[in-house]
Amino acid sequence: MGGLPLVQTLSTEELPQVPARFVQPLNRRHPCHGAASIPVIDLHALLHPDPHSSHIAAQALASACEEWGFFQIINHGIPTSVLEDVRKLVRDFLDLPMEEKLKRPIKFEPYHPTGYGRTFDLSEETLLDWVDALIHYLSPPDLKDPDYWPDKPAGYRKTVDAYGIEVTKLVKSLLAILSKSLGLDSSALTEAFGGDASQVILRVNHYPRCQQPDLVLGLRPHSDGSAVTVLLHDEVEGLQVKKDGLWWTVKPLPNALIVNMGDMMELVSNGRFTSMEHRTVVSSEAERVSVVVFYTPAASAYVGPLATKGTEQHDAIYNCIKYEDYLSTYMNTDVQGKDRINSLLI
Ligand SMILES: O=C(O)CCC(=O)C(=O)O
Ligand SMILES: [Fe+2]
Repeated sequence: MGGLPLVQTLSTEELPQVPARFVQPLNRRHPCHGAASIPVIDLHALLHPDPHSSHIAAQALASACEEWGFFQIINHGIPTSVLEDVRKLVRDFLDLPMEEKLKRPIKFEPYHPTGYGRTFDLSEETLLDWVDALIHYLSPPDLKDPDYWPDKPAGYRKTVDAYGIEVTKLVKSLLAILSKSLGLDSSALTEAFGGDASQVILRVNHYPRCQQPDLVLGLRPHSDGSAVTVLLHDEVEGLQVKKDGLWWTVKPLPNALIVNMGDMMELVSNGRFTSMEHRTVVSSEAERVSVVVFYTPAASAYVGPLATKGTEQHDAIYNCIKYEDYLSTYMNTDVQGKDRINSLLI
């Protein structure tokens, strides 16, 4: 951990100056341009029994994945009470004493870091993000080590497990529709990501208040290494998306989930669906918590362009990669925007 306390502790110490390793150089402090009008997608409409209606909705979904790579999903079928329970249990976990939370510190095995603490703390020189994280697997069963899930607060494991199952179902519905948009069988994308061996990972991002919010970032600019990411927010703004070279703030809709395409979707779709660069900013007034589910390929899956139809390029523009290797590079290099997925460009 490089000797520095976690961000929550730094935040309560009311230091006159944030530690130097959190200070972003001036050339990385790009201002935000305004509100992002990311599309709103209605799952009811996508699953409508009338083929004409569902086709129009599917076209809107595909356009959202092409233009923004981000959308907010409404009528997603996950009851509001479940979203509220997850938010509350996560909040209760974060309110536990630090010693309790650190009973399961971040460990780096087998494929993805899991536990509670700081991520991307690769050397004494790397810049740090103003965030503490709780990470654990939701699936597959052999990686979902229940001992690595918080055992407090009571009810956390049961509720978060049920939420993970719901989110996975939602992702699979979206993947079936997007497969067809790519001109493939509805099961093509889930199969490409390894079917039941796909890895589903939960990451709670805790962004405590910061005395000098303009000097730091909650999360540095990055694209996700996942196939699809689903984010449950707490209605506090902070997520920003980069489009046309400018940064835009996402205005979270109450009870909508924010979905984005990860690098693996950009890869399989041969660049048609965009894994958009995003970052988070923090505030001196309100802390912020997001609960993120990454639906990612199986560690053993070889992922490469499946479909070139509908893309500008008729030949594959990316190399194929074993997902385990992608993840290992992703976790062990200092993230800079989209550099990892771009490194697969042929
Ligand atoms: O907290 C957020 O709004 C974004 C989180 C995120 O980008 C991530 O965990 O990869
Ligand atoms: Fe992200």
